[in-house]
Amino acid sequence: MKAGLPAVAVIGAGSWGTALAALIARHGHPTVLWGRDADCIAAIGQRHENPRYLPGIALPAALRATTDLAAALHGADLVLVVVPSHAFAQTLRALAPHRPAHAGVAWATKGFEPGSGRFLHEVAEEVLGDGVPLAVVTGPSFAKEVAIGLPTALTVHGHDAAFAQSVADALHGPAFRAYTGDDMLGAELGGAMKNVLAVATGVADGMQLGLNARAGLITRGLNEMLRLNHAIGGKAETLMGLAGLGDLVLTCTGDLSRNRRLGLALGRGQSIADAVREIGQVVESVQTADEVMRQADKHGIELPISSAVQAVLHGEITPADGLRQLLAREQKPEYPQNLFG
Ligand SMILES: NC(=O)C1=CN([C@@H]2O[C@H](COP(=O)(O)OP(=O)(O)OC[C@H]3O[C@@H](n4cnc5c(N)ncnc54)[C@H](OP(=O)(O)O)[C@@H]3O)[C@@H](O)[C@H]2O)C=CC1
Ligand SMILES: O=C(CO)COP(=O)(O)O
Repeated sequence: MKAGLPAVAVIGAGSWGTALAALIARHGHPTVLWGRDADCIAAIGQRHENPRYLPGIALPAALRATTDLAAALHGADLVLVVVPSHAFAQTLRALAPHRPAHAGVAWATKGFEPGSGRFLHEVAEEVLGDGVPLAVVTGPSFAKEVAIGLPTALTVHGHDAAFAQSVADALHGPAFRAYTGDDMLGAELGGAMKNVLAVATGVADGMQLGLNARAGLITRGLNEMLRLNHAIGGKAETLMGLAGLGDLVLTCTGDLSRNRRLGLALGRGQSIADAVREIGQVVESVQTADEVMRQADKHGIELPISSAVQAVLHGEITPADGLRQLLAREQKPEYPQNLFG
């Protein structure tokens, strides 16, 4: 531990929370990881390993772990929430009474609030109230690669520049580049939408449609991200950077992606229930597809690939029907007006 570095509480001990906590602890910050699974937390404390989510990967001995939320937050200067999107609001409500008054709250969760479609920064503003510095951590980053120290770049967006910088400082290190930005809308949209589009490329690869189809889906998927982002008021450069294109490419092509693996399984004819059970970790697209289409409908934006993924995930059409639908669309200019429409 290095004297004077901010103390960090990481809330959520799945694969990503554990990897980020290990990264920050290796950088010398006093770091506590909170999780709800007592066996897992005991293993992290005693064997320095998360056997459920990152088996076989050595965690730093300095990383502390607890199931006691109040204890995890005691003395924290910075809180990093890394639970799935469906648990985001309830986790913020649980931690709010224990948050030290000066501690800002960042999250590395990707998705929307299921059911309402609210952006996570909207949920955080409502639950935590005004005046709490907030930031979102996002970008192309498989937990396993970060946990074993492979080079990674991601981005931290927040309206409070000093807080976003302090989060980036905690993450930045010899094998980890953390950039900053001020576009929470665009950053959250990119991280959520790429999960839906990864299902599409997974389905195509599962159906053995070839590399041309994959590249076409990634490019037209980026176009869907840019159009919806423009409508909600996000910045185009955010989606052309790590939070958009970077994460889209990673998740659409890397077999470590759970969302891509769901698509692969569906493309090979497996049922959604079996595929999700086999993956055994959070697969955000299952809920995010509905929330992306809710946003698209609200803003009157057509998103053919995301819409087909939603219909496949609901079992309304087969992957083959989805392919037929996309290929039967009318021929048109690649950009009818500009990059966004
Ligand atoms: N894994 C990755 O590479 C990356 C993940 N992310 C994002 O990070 C978020 C977390 O994903 P990830 O860590 O991968 O997921 P995992 O499936 O690896 O772990 C999920 C974690 O969340 C916990 N959890 C589930 N439900 C609740 C709840 N209701 N209250 C409290 N904790 C809960 C689980 O606890 P338990 O074991 O007790 O069920 C587990 O610790 C997601 O939004 C994901 O998109 C972002 C970038 C990279
Ligand atoms: O967000 C991720 C990589 O940036 C992880 O993707 P999956 O959730 O699809 O595994």
